[in-house]
Amino acid sequence: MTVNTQPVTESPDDPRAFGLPLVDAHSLPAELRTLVSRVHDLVDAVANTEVDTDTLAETAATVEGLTDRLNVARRQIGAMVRRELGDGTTMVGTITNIVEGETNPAAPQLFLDRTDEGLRAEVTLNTIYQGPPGLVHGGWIAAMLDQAVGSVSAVETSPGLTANLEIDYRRPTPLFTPLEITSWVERVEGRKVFVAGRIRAHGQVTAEATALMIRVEADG
Ligand SMILES: CCCCCCCCCCCCCCCC(=O)SCCNC(=O)CCNC(=O)[C@H](O)C(C)(C)COP(=O)(O)OP(=O)(O)OC[C@H]1O[C@@H](n2cnc3c(N)ncnc32)[C@H](O)[C@@H]1OP(=O)(O)O
Repeated sequence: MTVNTQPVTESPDDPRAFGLPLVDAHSLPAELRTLVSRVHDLVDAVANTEVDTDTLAETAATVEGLTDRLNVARRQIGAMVRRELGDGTTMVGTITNIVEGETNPAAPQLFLDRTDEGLRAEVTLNTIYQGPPGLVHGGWIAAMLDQAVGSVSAVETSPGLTANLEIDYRRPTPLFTPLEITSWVERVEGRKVFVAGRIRAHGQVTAEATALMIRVEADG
């Protein structure tokens, strides 16, 4: 499935303009959120377990059965979710987004919220996101910053795609440590939105990003 970067209606902020289904975050069942959280914990357990082979085989069979049970009804690829931010405005994203998707057990649930400067989130990562020992994977750092700058561009202007992303890794980014992620718009030139973001641990900058987002709306 591909998404046409040219919207088909005059409302490019609404994913339905791109033919994508949209649900409100608050309408997702609590049971689904609980399942996502349990499976997130399961992924961490699988990644780190040293149980015996009988237990491994038994668990694999159980999980296979559960997977078959869930696959009888699947969402459309590209399904979007709309979530309300602290200031009452809304933000949309794909519901399975790897960084913040509500239904994605692999996502660390990075919930960005609005500040006077742009967006901000706090997240603590476990070994699922490990690169070097005890540290966050560099590609994952880029993914989180891409999300943060993409979202701030979407919220402050309109949705777009990342054309260019540059990361400076200033210090190692630790696991099991609250990370503060911030992003803001630096300037807008027609469809081009120049954005920046930062990750801090213990108040110290560990990574910085600058990026160019291209808005996918028809007007410039
Ligand atoms: C469909 C959405 C539905 C609703 C959705 C809502 C989602 C809301 C949440 C968002 C949060 C997502 C956060 C994760 C963000 C990703 O993960 S996005 C995924 C990764 N990015 C991609 O896959 C993009 C791939 N690239 C492309 O599709 C195309 O290159 C682009 C970016 C759409 C631009 O193509 P284009 O529209 O044909 O634009 P083009 O005329 O080439 O360039 C426009 C201008 O930008 C400049 N430019 C283009 N590329 C570059 C570059 N790499 N370096 C410097 N300048 C450049 C050009 O020189 C040109 O400048 P001017 O001549 O106007 O001065």
